[in-house]
Amino acid sequence: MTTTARRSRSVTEIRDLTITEVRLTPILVADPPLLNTQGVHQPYTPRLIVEVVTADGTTGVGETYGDTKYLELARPFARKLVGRRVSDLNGLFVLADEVAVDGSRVSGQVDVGGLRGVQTADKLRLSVVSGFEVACLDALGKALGLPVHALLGGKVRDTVEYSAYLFYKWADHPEGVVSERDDWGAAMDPAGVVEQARRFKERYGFTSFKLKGGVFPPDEEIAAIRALAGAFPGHPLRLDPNGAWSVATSLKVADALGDVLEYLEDPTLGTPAMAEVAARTSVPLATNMCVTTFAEIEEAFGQGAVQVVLSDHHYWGGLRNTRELAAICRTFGVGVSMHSNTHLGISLAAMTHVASTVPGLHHACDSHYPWQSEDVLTSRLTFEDGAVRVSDAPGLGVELDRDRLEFLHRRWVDDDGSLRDRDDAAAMRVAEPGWVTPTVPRW
Ligand SMILES: O=C([O-])C(=O)C[C@H](O)[C@@H](O)C(=O)[O-]
Ligand SMILES: [Mg+2]
Repeated sequence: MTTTARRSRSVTEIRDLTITEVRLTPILVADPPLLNTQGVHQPYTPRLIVEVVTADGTTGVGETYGDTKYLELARPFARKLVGRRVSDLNGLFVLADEVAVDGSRVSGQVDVGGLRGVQTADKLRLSVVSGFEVACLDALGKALGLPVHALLGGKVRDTVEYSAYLFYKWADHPEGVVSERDDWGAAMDPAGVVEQARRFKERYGFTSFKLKGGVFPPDEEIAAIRALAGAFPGHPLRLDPNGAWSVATSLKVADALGDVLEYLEDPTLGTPAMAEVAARTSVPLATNMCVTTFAEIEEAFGQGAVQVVLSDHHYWGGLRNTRELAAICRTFGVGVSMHSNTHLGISLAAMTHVASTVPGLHHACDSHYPWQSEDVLTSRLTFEDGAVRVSDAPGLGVELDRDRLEFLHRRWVDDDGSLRDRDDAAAMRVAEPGWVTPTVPRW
């Protein structure tokens, strides 16, 4: 027997990858007052940290949304996982189907409030599964001595490029609201947006910029993008109003900014309206709202409604599903990049691993990470020249900081329930008591 054969036999013999324990830790992490068309980010946002522990003592970590409806699903799912092997990744989806979703939690409609597209029971399940899939991959990688990207077939690039995620922003959360201070200052006009972009570039080296729009009337946001184009000539620019505009307004913005936009992201809501815009402009349209499930692909691609799909391993059901999505996009000549909600380093590591394995990733990925001053890792991931280096360490290549996890969990425990479900409109009402979630199209 060769040495290699002896070594690999001994790995399977020694390693017992049966899951013996699953730990779920909901946390609240600090979030700055970032504005979007719904309102403003709350001072703390919920996330769920998932740990799977195997019989041989290996621990894998994952991260997903931490709102109550996700927790309610994650708990029974975690119980079902015990006794299975971390390598049984396909089985996760079978298992997920066995976990009932409370029908009142999903509408089946495009969920404007959530900024994340349609809300279905399946999508809710997939968002939960994603945290467990990443934790299983992390454990499997650690047990085998392989990085997660190797478990996905291997990286095709050594670094993954990210874009600066610019937001209109207040300097602080409203007076009287308990929050952590940040040093970004306010950005409420074109000059403020350019200044924010400058700092993103200085601190992280980002060279492409995305502005979260749908906050001010379109003319003001056009002016902000023009100001960015003036300050950073030749840099890819994107504008994303989360579906806040009518078809006519979308076309007007596309016309005004066509020469400087890399793409326009979800200018209007729903596939038919996106298709109408796409048919009448040459500006590429990207989405993380009208194509967020496999079921939505056929209609959107058939109608030519989108040219770039912004994948998100959280709501597509994990890293392997993200690769399947990328393969479908490739088949239809549709570009692929990555969407991001507020997330921590575990998810950034997961995003980076999967992105490193996707051929033809032509656009820098989104990431909220620079906005997160808090993390659950012993050492934060870093951006160099706007990119994250792909780790070759076993698993995700990250280490949980138990004290930080406990601290952020304590904040969740101590919360009276008002911050456990993200609600940007509620946060806005603190400053503007009459605020209601705007109906769309808003402009
Ligand atoms: O469309 C997007 O890119 C997002 O929905 C990302 C985030 O949800 C962003 O809008 C936010 O957090 O305000
Ligand atoms: Mg978007």
